[in-house]
Amino acid sequence: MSDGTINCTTPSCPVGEAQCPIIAELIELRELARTDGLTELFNQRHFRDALKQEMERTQRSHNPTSLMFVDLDFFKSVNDKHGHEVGNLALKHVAKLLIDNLRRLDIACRYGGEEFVVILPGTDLFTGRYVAERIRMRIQTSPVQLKDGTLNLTASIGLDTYRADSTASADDFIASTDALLYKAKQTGRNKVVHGTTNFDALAQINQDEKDALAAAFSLASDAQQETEKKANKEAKKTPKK
Ligand SMILES: Nc1nc2c(ncn2[C@@H]2O[C@H](COP(=O)(O)OP(=O)(O)OP(=O)(O)O)[C@@H](O)[C@H]2O)c(=O)[nH]1
Repeated sequence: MSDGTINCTTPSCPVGEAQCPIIAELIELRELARTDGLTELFNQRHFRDALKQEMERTQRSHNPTSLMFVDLDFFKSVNDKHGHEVGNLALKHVAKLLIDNLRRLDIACRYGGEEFVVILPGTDLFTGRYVAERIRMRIQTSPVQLKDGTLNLTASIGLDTYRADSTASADDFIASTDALLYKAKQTGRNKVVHGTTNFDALAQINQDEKDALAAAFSLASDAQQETEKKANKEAKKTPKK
């Protein structure tokens, strides 16, 4: 079983490989061991294995791997104000947004608590920024539907890219991306902070793609300004004590 496959070839197996209940149970257990029970995303254990695998792939193929840390802002106050059940609902909601807004080959995981990680195979920093900005915007503009209203969420995102010329270990890559998330938290939240731009990456996409990305960034920044304007208006309306 060392290569991950389960064989049931012993003659004593009464039901045969296809319907063996023990095999079915083993497969289910293996699935459970790498899945987060609440959100059904992959868990941290699977994340670490998958990240190492993608970094090895980068070394072989020279295709970069990007990594995003996505952490919900002020989540403690969601639990405090609405209760743990609503907090759980919000976590499931964000997990679904991640799945709905990523490619099938991207690997979305719950890292722990209100923190998610996404591995973006074959993705350079420039494209990673676009994906991260799209995820940030989706979270901001998709409130959780509650019985008695809606709940708005925002997230801070750290983004970094591993390239074939990098000597970082998986732990280094995780630490550098987490540090960028920390910077996003420290500098205002609801934003993407990324590693150093690799301008070579720009050569990998054509002008149409560059224009589409530029338009998406400008849209994101317009939406951000609009939200800030609304928040300022609300703040002005609230009488000072
Ligand atoms: N409902 C729910 N809450 C959780 C779960 N795991 C962690 N939390 C809560 O997430 C909150 C995280 O709080 P903090 O680490 O203070 O972070 P924060 O309030 O999001 O603040 P910033 O990250 O600095 O914006 C805590 O209140 C945890 O109890 C969970 O599985 N379900």
